[in-house]
Amino acid sequence: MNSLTAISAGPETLLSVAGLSTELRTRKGTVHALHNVGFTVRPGEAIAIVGESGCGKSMTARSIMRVLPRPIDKVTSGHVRFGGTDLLTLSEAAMRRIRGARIAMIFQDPMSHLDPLMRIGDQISEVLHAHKKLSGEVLQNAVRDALAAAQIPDIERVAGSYPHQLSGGLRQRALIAMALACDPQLLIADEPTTALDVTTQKQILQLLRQLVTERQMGLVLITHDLGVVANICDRVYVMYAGQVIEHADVHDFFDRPQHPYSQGLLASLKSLSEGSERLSSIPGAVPNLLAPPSGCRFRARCGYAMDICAAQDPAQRLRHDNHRDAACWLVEDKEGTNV
Ligand SMILES: Nc1ncnc2c1ncn2[C@@H]1O[C@H](COP(=O)(O)OP(=O)(O)OP(=O)(O)O)[C@@H](O)[C@H]1O
Repeated sequence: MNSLTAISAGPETLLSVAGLSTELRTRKGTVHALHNVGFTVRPGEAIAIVGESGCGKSMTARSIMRVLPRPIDKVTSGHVRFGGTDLLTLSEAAMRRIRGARIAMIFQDPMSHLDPLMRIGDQISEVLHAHKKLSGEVLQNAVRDALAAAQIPDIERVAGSYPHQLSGGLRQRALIAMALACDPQLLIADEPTTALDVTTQKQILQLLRQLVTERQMGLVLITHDLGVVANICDRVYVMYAGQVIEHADVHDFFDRPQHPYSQGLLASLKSLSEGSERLSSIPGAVPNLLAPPSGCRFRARCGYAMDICAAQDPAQRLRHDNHRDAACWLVEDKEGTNV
């Protein structure tokens, strides 16, 4: 890790990721899925990781949780500090104790993460028994508490139901209840509302924000939907082609995005909300990560590309410990760290 990517992991930091790189060795070659990714999450803070499909959002979550897909081989390097420990150095047994207990995850499709053959109450009991060794009445009360925390209206009915007997919104709440059961310090939510109708989406997002504030939990929200970010997140990290290319406070980001890619993402959001006939989207496609381009990875799609963009990668100088920063040669460097 070079000094520019170092993260100041103060006592207030819950998760600090630095220099995170992940390669997947597949039959087609090595996919450079993540390169030098860094961000921090504090207790009681919701951060968003945004970007188009394929930019590395899910891979970031999977690298942190150490649940990568199974190509031929995979390599992750960097640091993932959580509660004073680098998760990348833990044994698989130690990591299992953290997953689901201290760091929980929820996903877009609850059906593929709930057991179709088990009642919801039994699935939550299983998690609580495995991690907290609860049993008897204490266990039953803890299951009810978890369902209540996810604001499930008819607790007894839902606890006794199988996943297929519930609506999409209730299934997502059941998954949230399971995630909350052990009172995690950090929740990673990967596109948690994408499959839901607009009203249910809003309710689930409000619930997540409330939980972050009330429990002082950290939230990493992964989404391609900037509208979702504006409503519940404190800070935004934009990813492009496996790299973080901008990060900022949510208000600064929406007021004044600095990276041309972020400006393009916001322009598409605006044209959508204004009901424009033509959706403004960024021309071109995300580069193939089997052979990432040299220099700035966005330059082929950028209207402002200059000679330096082909020669040097501006992401190398992005500082995660700055209040805000963008990996773009157009952005003036107030810290004097330009190379
Ligand atoms: N099993 C896999 N084998 C090979 N490459 C993969 C695999 N899974 C993901 N990738 C590659 O890793 C890169 C990052 O993918 P990732 O799933 O993190 O993107 P994403 O931003 O989460 O996209 P989406 O919003 O579509 O989920 C992409 O180039 C993708 O093609």
